[in-house]
Amino acid sequence: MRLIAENLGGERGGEPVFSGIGFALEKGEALVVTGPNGAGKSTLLRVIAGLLPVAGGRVRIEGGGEDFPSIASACHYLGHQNAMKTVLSVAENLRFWRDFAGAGLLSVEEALETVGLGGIGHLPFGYLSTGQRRRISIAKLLVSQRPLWLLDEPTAGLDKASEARFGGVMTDHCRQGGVIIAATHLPLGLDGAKALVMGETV
Ligand SMILES: Nc1ncnc2c1ncn2[C@@H]1O[C@H](COP(=O)(O)OP(=O)(O)OP(=O)(O)O)[C@@H](O)[C@H]1O
Repeated sequence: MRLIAENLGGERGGEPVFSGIGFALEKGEALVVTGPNGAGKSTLLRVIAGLLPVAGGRVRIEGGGEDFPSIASACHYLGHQNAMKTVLSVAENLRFWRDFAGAGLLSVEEALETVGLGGIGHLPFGYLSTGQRRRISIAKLLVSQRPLWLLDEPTAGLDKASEARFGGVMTDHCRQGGVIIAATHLPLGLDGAKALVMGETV
């Protein structure tokens, strides 16, 4: 699987936010997107995910086979919001996402253990702290079978130990042939990742 962006442009409210973005990511590669507030990092992720229209150029997936013929079928977008129902339990939320996105390598229980939150599957999602909510969203990636992770500030609100644990989770995903694009203001511990600095391209 390969993700290719050529001369990609994005806009917000009819105004250009970025243009001329190009990259090619092979299986197992990661791209870390940085830049000042308002540079267009979130907009870029949403354009790639198909949540916002492409304003110029194109972005596409190649070699995804029958399982992942399009970016929409291959990607898991983790935005600023956690996309969980607060009144459902943690496990119910994760089961929903596993059923929606196709079952990944880990069960709900294994994913909770991986993010260091085994044993809280029965709690309503709304009871959790900010950092715990983010860690459950990371567990959501693990119960889903989606090779392309689009991550918007994935470690916001995480403590140091959780940050380091997530670095390992992302490294494992790449080793298994996954592709990651992550927008961040914080170091992610993704050794060997490609870099894209936004804010100088419009
Ligand atoms: N719905 C919208 N309508 C109009 N303009 C918007 C909208 N959403 C975002 N923008 C503008 O688009 C620009 C890019 O925003 P974006 O959220 O992509 O930046 P960012 O690089 O992710 O910033 P941050 O680091 O603060 O998260 C900003 O100038 C923002 O004000």
